[in-house]
Amino acid sequence: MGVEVVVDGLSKSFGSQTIWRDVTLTLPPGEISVLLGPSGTGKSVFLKSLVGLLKPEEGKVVINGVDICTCPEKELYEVRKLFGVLFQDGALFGSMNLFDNIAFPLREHTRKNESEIRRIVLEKMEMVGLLGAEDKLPGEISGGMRKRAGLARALVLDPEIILVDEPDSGLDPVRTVLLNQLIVDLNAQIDATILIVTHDINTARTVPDNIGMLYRRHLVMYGPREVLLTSPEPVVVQFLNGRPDGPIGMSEEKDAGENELARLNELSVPPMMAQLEVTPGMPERSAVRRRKDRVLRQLGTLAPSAQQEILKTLTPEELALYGHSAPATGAWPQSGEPAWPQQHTEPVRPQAPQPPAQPLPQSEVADVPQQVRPSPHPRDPEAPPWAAGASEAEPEPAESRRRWFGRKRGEQ
Ligand SMILES: Nc1ncnc2c1ncn2[C@@H]1O[C@H](COP(=O)(O)OP(=O)(O)OP(=O)(O)O)[C@@H](O)[C@H]1O
Repeated sequence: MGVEVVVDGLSKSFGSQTIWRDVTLTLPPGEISVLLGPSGTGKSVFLKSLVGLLKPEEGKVVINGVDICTCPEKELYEVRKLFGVLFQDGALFGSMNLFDNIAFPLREHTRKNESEIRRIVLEKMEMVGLLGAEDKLPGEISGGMRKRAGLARALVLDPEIILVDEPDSGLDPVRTVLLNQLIVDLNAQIDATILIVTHDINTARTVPDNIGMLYRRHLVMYGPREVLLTSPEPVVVQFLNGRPDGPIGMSEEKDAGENELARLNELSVPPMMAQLEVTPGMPERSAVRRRKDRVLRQLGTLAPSAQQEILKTLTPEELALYGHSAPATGAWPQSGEPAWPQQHTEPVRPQAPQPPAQPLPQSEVADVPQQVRPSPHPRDPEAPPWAAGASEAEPEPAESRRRWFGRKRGEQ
């Protein structure tokens, strides 16, 4: 499972220019989070601070008990091994073919022999659907393939935390959805903690478990996707809907001031979109179940609209298990039917025979309200293809990922 990243009171400036102040958030282990924000709000600076490439003046970034802002170089070097980073353009070496590009971190940071390196590189290339392109140079392939090559390179050291800087930049909408699907499938396969920086509204609305937004040198909001996607906060509504009307202007100087913000008419919040499911044939995302437990523990602290959306993701059986009643709106499905499968929230599969619920670790039991219990695992191996569209448009990567998984499971 990926590791937790705890950011506490982080502030970063360059000279007299404050980039952001007092940023506090936790990336839960194995979950996918997205960081949004208008251009120049310091999203890339935040990613670089997480991996220790930039040093914030105040605050902490704690990973596996180590504060990477203050720890000695040697410890930072060790913590960095947990990361895989996909830069905007893939950051490939133009003179090296894809195989050598992807092998680079293994040759630099490990003592593996060439046959082991070859096995790992080909495995990762197959995961991202690039098998057969080993000899191509970065200049000979499309932008989408370069991103996938960058992702394969980010994966070779088996990272527990993956940072992705604008996966959508330079890609058409279909390739963007395909790359998003690949990231969701990878998360299902390796359960790494993932943070994506993006401007893409569709990515923000369909990929993450959690969303954060930087604006005017602050983290204006961070939390479960349902919180931001139902928030009436003008800056969040404007950004998530790509609207010209609202507090965000063409440049920071044109952004609305605090007083103006209060006077803006409330922008309407559109219905939530479904979260991307893993491609059929892939394992389920373990993070989904852990997140359910986590979010239901804090349910009472969230806005009512977010609570409603979270409850809609539960099956009747899960509602009973967690001690909640059905959400107020909408018709309740018959027993055995999936609850709320329409476009509002995460699709829920029909119920498979339930294994017994796992007990929570003792350390967690203390802060769990009485009615909250871990969910059963509702994955049905025969489940219908909920998320078909994206993989059909470019079947090869999905197909190769399925084959990769088959082999992992010992199938032919
Ligand atoms: N090494 C640096 N030295 C000085 N200023 C920097 C440095 N890196 C970034 N900045 C400044 O920090 C600010 C935020 O930059 P950053 O690239 O993080 O923004 P962003 O939100 O990722 O923008 P975009 O969405 O356009 O990529 C910018 O004003 C940039 O000029």
